[in-house]
Amino acid sequence: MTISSGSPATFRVALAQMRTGRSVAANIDAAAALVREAKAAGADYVMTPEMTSLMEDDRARLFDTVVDEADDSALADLRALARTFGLWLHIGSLAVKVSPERAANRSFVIAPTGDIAARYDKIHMFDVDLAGGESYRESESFVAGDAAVLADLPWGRIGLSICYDLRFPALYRALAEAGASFLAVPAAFTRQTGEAHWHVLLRARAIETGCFVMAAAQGGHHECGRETFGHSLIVDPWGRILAEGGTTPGLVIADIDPSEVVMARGRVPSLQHGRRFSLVEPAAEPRLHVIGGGP
Ligand SMILES: O=C(O)CNC(=O)[C@H](CS)NC(=O)CCC(=O)C(=O)O
Repeated sequence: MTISSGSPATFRVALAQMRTGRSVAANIDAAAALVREAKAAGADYVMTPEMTSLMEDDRARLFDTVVDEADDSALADLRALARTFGLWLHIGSLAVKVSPERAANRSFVIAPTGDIAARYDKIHMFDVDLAGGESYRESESFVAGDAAVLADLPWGRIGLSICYDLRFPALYRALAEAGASFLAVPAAFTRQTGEAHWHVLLRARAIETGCFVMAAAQGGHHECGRETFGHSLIVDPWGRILAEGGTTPGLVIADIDPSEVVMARGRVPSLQHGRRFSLVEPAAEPRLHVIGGGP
């Protein structure tokens, strides 16, 4: 939970907000243009949203396009991009075929050498029925991951997550307890849930963990018919919004000072105050319910 001494003091984060469509080539071109622009703006670390290379709700069309990781030319292109521009490139996710019937929703942290420093498979599947008949069954096409993953950046440790994972705070608590100073939440939030929950959930995760939270988003009306919320967000460990996007593609940039992690946790050390407790279930006869494990 400490920032290793000798780390460069600050670094510049650029979130690449996208509106991914049905053409992988066009989507990778769009990502490449944003990475080029981020480099020109002095970015050290660039994050793209969930489903960077393809946004496809039709299962048959999805499986006509997805390939094994080893055969994915989009991933090869993105690795080359990180190397060419000499920056950390965090791909929010790609759909990676892992069986004839299923894909993984997989993040890649790519080092400036082009090497893959970390992979993370989205753990929580978005199987929900929203108002107005909007419905998702992510688990019909994707297999859930079962491992929480961290990566070491030159500025500190980053904990990985994707989109719907944001609703499961125990994951972020575990990542922070494992030494994360930064939490990544690349996303494709729906417009209706984003309007209601996006900012408050991201700010809560930052406040609870004393981490910077960085969330590159999909935004707008996509070719597949879906509408996403946008509003890519960078939040500091005190819960303040440092930079925010709208609904159109483009960069959201902020300078990150890792020492603010130490400061925020110094003021409110809730990460160290987590306490085990027993659960007292309601008794048959009404009485006072006491929740907590004593002093
Ligand atoms: O299916 C794909 O192509 C890519 N995956 C997604 O877009 C996923 C699953 S449908 N979306 C979310 O997790 C949104 C979560 C959300 O909006 C919320 O938690 O409110």
